[in-house]
Amino acid sequence: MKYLSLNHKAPKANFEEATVNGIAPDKGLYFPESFVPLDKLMLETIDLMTKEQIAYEVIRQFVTDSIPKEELRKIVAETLNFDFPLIQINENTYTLELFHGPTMAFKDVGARFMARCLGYFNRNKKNQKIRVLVATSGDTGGAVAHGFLGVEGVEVVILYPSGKVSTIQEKQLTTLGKNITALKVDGTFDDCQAMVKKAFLDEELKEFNLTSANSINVARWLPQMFYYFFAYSELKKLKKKLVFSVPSGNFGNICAGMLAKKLGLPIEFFIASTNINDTVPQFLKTGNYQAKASSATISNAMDVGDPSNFIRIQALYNTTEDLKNDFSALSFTDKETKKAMKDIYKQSNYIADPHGAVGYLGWQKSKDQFPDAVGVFLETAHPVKFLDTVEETLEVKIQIPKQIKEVINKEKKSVQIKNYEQLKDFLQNKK
Ligand SMILES: Cc1ncc(COP(=O)(O)O)c(C=O)c1O
Ligand SMILES: N[C@@H](CCOP(=O)(O)O)C(=O)O
Repeated sequence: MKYLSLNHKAPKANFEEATVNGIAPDKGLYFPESFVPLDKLMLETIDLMTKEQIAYEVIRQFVTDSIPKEELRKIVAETLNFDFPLIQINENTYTLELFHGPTMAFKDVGARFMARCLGYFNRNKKNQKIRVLVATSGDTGGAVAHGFLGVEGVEVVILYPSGKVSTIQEKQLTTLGKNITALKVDGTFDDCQAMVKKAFLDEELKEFNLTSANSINVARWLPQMFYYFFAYSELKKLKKKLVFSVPSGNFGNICAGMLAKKLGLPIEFFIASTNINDTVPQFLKTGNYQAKASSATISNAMDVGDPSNFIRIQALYNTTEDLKNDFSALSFTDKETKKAMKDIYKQSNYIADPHGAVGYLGWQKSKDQFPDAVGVFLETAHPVKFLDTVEETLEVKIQIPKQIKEVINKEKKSVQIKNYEQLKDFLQNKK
């Protein structure tokens, strides 16, 4: 399979080139040129397959000859060595927990997959160093730091907005050392993301072999398709339609789900549930895409004012009217989010984190339109990552899992930067 640039002014790339470049030379996001729907028999028998078999079948056409089959199977198996439990909340509502990986957020899957692919591409290039630049509003940074820790020939630089990530998220991305450096930026997530994108296109930084580990990179984005297949394989027996409500910020996760539908996965509808950073809900209302400065919320990892992946969602559909047949976007306040956390806890004793609670709200508000469906909201991070908010809202005490205990008392190390020039200086002097 080849990838084209959504700006349509760059040469096509194979999986290895798209992964190593991160973004196309014309600043466009890479996007599969074409894809083949999955075998119907596979979808009919998916409940008999292991999660590794499912993931391999789903991803293989996107990787094709860049990685040999056996190597790809190994990468998939190592990526997925934790659970993805589906929990019933009420009669027609389920949540898929995506937080059982090493950093307790759904980003672990994409980060681990991409780290292994880059490790494979780099293994015979003894003297070549790749620098992975990543912007985070909270979770990507920790997952990428963990996924790439100690990967030969790869250095990781993480940009995060000062004061706008949770205490535990900050620990996860600033305490690992070795080949990981954290830069604390005076600004928002969108400022971090804009700086990272600018660096990729800066001719004077070409010699540093920069790539991205945000969802703009296809190797980080595509494995997020797996979640939707895992949920389907468990819920297939109910013989009901499936609606997903996806807590959304940069819109990579929901876009991966929508690609899964295009591959043949029978999903009825997608709800993008956002906090008050409502660029996409507003676009669907007005037809006008107006990126705006992000506002801080209790679901901080979704504080994104200019979501990178919305352009990929648009690329999957001919018109906005077509898109609206499969997709809606709804925005919720922090007050509504806290109330949802309480409602979920009251009805099922389930402790949802603020991001999952936004997902729940999207389904609650839409479910009457889908009387024959079950709704799945994705639980994208463990509640412990937002300890203060969750304990205060629900008046509960959360057990600290071992993944968090490992970092909680470590010393934070980061370098403060204010603007793009300081980022560039940092990268040039790191040589
Ligand atoms: C916990 C959590 N939920 C939801 C999101 C939003 O996901 P996406 O950016 O793929 O829309 C993120 C970050 O991306 C996150 O860390
Ligand atoms: N919510 C993310 C923001 C970046 O998203 P990505 O999927 O494009 O890496 C975060 O937690 O950092």
